[in-house]
Formats: sequence, structure tokens, C-alpha cells
Amino acid sequence: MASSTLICDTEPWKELRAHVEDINKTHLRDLMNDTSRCQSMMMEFDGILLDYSRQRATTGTLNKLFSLAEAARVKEKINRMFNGERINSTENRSVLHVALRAPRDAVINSDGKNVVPEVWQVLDKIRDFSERVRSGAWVGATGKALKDVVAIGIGGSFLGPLFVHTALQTEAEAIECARGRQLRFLANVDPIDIARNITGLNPETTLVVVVSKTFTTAETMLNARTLREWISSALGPQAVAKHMVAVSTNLKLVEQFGIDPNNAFAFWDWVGGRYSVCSAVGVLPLSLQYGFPIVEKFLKGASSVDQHFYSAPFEKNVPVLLGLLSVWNVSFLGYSARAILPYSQALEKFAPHIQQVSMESNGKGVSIDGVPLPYETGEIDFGEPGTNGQHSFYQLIHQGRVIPCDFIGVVKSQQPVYLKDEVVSNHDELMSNFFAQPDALAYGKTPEQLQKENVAEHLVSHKTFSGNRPSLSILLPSLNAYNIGQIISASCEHCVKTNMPPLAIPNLKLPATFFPFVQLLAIYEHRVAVQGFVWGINSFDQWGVELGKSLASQVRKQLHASRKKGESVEGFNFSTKTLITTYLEASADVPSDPSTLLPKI
Ligand SMILES: O=P(O)(O)OC[C@H]1O[C@](O)(CO)[C@@H](O)[C@@H]1O
Repeated sequence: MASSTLICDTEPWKELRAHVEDINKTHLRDLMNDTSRCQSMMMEFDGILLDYSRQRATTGTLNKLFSLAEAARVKEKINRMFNGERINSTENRSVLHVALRAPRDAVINSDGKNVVPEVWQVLDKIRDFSERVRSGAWVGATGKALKDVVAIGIGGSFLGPLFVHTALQTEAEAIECARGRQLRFLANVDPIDIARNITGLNPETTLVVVVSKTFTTAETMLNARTLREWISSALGPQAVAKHMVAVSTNLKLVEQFGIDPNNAFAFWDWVGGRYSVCSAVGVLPLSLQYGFPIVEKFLKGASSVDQHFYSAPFEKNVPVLLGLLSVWNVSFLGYSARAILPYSQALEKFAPHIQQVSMESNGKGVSIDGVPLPYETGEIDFGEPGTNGQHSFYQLIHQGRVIPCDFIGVVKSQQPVYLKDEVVSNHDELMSNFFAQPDALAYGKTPEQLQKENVAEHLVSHKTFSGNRPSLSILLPSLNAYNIGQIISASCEHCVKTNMPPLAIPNLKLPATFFPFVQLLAIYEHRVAVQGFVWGINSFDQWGVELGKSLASQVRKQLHASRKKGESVEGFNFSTKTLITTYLEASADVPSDPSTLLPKI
């Protein structure tokens, strides 16, 4: 175990600790009165507007955070990541998800070898395969075209692709491209999830994509064997070759499973599971559903953020700013949670995806050198689309615990609705909430205000809102393919009309169109990395998920022995033994050795 300096022992950390006292003397209400401060805390990137003026921070706080980033050598760590160094030291791997979305002619090395050509080889193979399936050139065992896809995978092999699919589902161009096709995701090993996923599907017209980096994940492999049975019992075992393909880094196990290696789509150990949506993990199922050209736009969107993250100065670097502010909230202000609140139903799967990206990456107890940390890392991420969350957990956020909130809004709805007798369009109604909530949290409501409103004395304390609750707002231009030039010039016109100096727009060469929700995804990926870089941890391993897996395997053996050989439950503590015994006794009427049983739905 090495003993390198922990970030909490550095001067910038100590200065920030002392600075908390200054911040505690100021209410957000007062900070918000300082227009030039607010203006300096708004920035634009690719038509995405970021407003972090409702953070409990001053420009002085930001400067101290930049010094902290310097002490943590964040820039050097970003460079090491982009240079393909093995920064995931506990697994001896480089961390190169940025190579998955790099342009064809880019050069990104891992172990002295440019990995971009390999990436594009797989992308070209996906383009070709998905076009053949979509055009009906590739047919199933009975000669029928495959119009439905079930993607089996869990964790990083599921959440990112599900997020992108959900975001695209109601987008005009994507709707057209997906007409007549279905994409479903089977993740949970719960047989109910299998039943729900195969309901209404015909094996003759279904393609199953098994997605697993390791090809050993228990849940995924049992689900894969179950759908293999579903196909072969309906169409014969030879049908598997036409109806099942795989995405994995472990091509040997793919072949052993019975999937033709020609129908396997590779990725590499330098892609972490939770960072794999831009590999074949996401690109294959999404290309089958929407066509490769749509997915290519999505890769370009992520790539634009990678360039920005790599090259923009920290003061104008969106993931860096967001990451540093999160460190400020967690490590100095003591806020242990973060709410992710998209005001768009299309982004409903964003919080679950970021939950894995953030909590699996930064929920660590030791430094990258194995030194136990005297400070907490990571935060508890959760979220729901507004306004659903408002009618659920916002009460706690307004008057209970302080939880920094990320409000994410969209300028143009994918599905505009306007009823002629209504005051505003449906999207404006939604966005009224998006604009109102951050101020409600920041300003609150004082007893004096309530008294002026003649609120009954006994209710004043109940109706008081302390305010001073931090949030940030991210406004995306749309969730559609859009023209960046138009968006940028529109915002500049606004600056002229309102007499505001134009916001800084990074000088990047950008493709004409792509999807801003993908940029959001890449921004959060890099934000999480910045937090981990500052805390001095390894954000790219996940040893914490292992213990539960090995204990589950002991239980699995016991269930088998008890059901098949009547063995009593041994080797567990009193509580677990009692629970397992009760479960076995109460389910004894379920046949212990039935012939294959598939859902009857
Ligand atoms: O793609 P695989 O190897 O099946 O793993 C699935 C998931 O399991 C984990 O290893 C742990 O839950 C995740 O990091 C990963 O995304």
C-alpha cells in the first residue's frame, strides 16, 4: 500500500474548509442579487446553456476549487486518460471510452497502438449487419424478416442503451426510422422480466442480442440461456444461429455459448461497462432499431464533448465545472445526495443511468493507492422527471434535507401540443415548473412574507421555506437533431436584444447535427471522472459489487442441494438460515425438477 498525499492534506482543501464559514454567512438570496456574479456563472456550450449561479458559491469559491483541481493534478489525469495510460490501476487497464466515438481519422493509442481503426472496424460491421437485418436481407430460420430485438444485458450493458432508446423513442426522425420495429431490454434475472419481454413477440421474427462485457454475468447468462430455449423450442436448435448475436469482449465464451463468432461484435477491456454505451453495447441494438446513421450522429455528439473536456480551460469546461461544484457540495458543504431532475419524459432513464455511472465509479472507501479515506466520496444520485418528482419527493428537498438539484430542461419539445383555449402550450406548462423550482429552492419564503400574506400564526412555521438550497440548471436546445449554427445565432440575437455580452462559445469544429441528450450523457461521464480525480480514487473499478455476487453463489448451491437432494440448510448465520428454510418450505409445492418451463404469458 503506497502512502501518497491525500487531497485533504493539501492547502487548497484546507482553504476550502475554512471558506465554508464565509459561505455560511451568505444566503443564496443575496448571492442572486449580484448580477455580474450570476452572469459569470452562466455559460454556453454547443447551444446548451449551463447556469450554476444557484450554487452556494462565489467567484472566490470557484478560484479555490480550481486550485484544488491543480493540487489534485486533474489536468494531468485527464491527459493520462486520453493518452491511454493504465489509469485503472487495480485492473491494470486504460480508460478509453473516448476512443469509441472518435472520428475515423483520429489517433488514440493504447499500449502504443492506435485503437481507432479497430473501433471503426466494429462500427462498420454493425452498420453492415444492422442494414441487412433492417432491409430483410438477413432473415430468421423460417425465412421471415426480423423486426423485433430483445437486448439482454445488465448494469452498464443495459442502462446507457435504455436511456438513449428512451430519449429517441418520440423523436420525429427516429420514429420514422423505427417504424414497424421494436426494441426491448431484458435485464433482471427475475423470470417476470422475461415474461414481460417476450409477451407479444414471435420467435420467428425476433433477434436476441446478448450483451455482456465478460460473458459470465450470472443474470445475463441465465436470461440468454432462457431465450435460447425459447427460440430453439419454437424453431429448433439450428435457429439459434439466425436469431442470436452477441456483444462482448470475451469472444471465446460467446462461441462456447453457441453463437457464431461471425455474429459477435467486439469491444475491449479498456471500455468500462458503465462507459460502454458508445461501443457495440449501445450501437448494435440502437442501430438495429433506428439505423446506423442516427447512431452515428449520437457518437458525434459525445465526441464533441470529449474534445471540449480535453481542451477547454477549466473556467469554461462544463464537466470540470460541474465536477468541482459536486466536490464542493459533497466534501465541504456536506450534502451527500444529488437529485437529477429532467423536465422531459424522454430523459426519464437519465437518472438511473447516471446512478450507475456515478455511484459505481465514485462510491469508494480508499484512495487509488489503497489508503483508507478520511472523507466521503461519491454522492447518492437519484431522480425522476419533473413534474412527477414534484408530486413525490420534492417536499423533502424544499423543507427537509438539503439536496443539490440538477434541473435539466429542453427548449423545444419532441412532441409539441397546444390547445387553443389554454393559456400556454403543454410544453410551456412543463417549463414553467422548470424555471420556478430553482428559485423556490434558492429564495425560500420567510415568516415576514407569510405574515404580510396574513397566513394564520399557527401555520407560519409550517409554511416557511428556509431557501438557500443549491441547484444548477441545464437548458438543452432540443432533443432532436438540430442545426448548431441556428441555435448559436439565435442566442446571439438574444444577447443583442437584452444588451447582454454574448456568452462564451468554445471554438470547436462541430458536425452540423446531433442529439444534445448524448452530449449530456458525455458531460456527466466526464463530470464523474473529475470528481474521482479530485478525491484521488479509482473511478474505473467496481470491487464493491463482488462480495454480494460470491455470497449469492453459495446460496445458489444450497438451494440446488436442498431442492434436489433434500439437504438441510447449513453454513449460514441464524437469520439467513431461517429465511432460506422458510423460503424452501413455503415453495416446496413448486416442482423441483420440472421439464423446461417457460413463462406462460
Ligand atoms: O457486461 P457484463 O460483464 O455482463 O457486466 C454487467 C455489469 O456488471 C458489473 O460488472 C457489476 O454490476 C457492472 O460494472 C457491469 O456494467
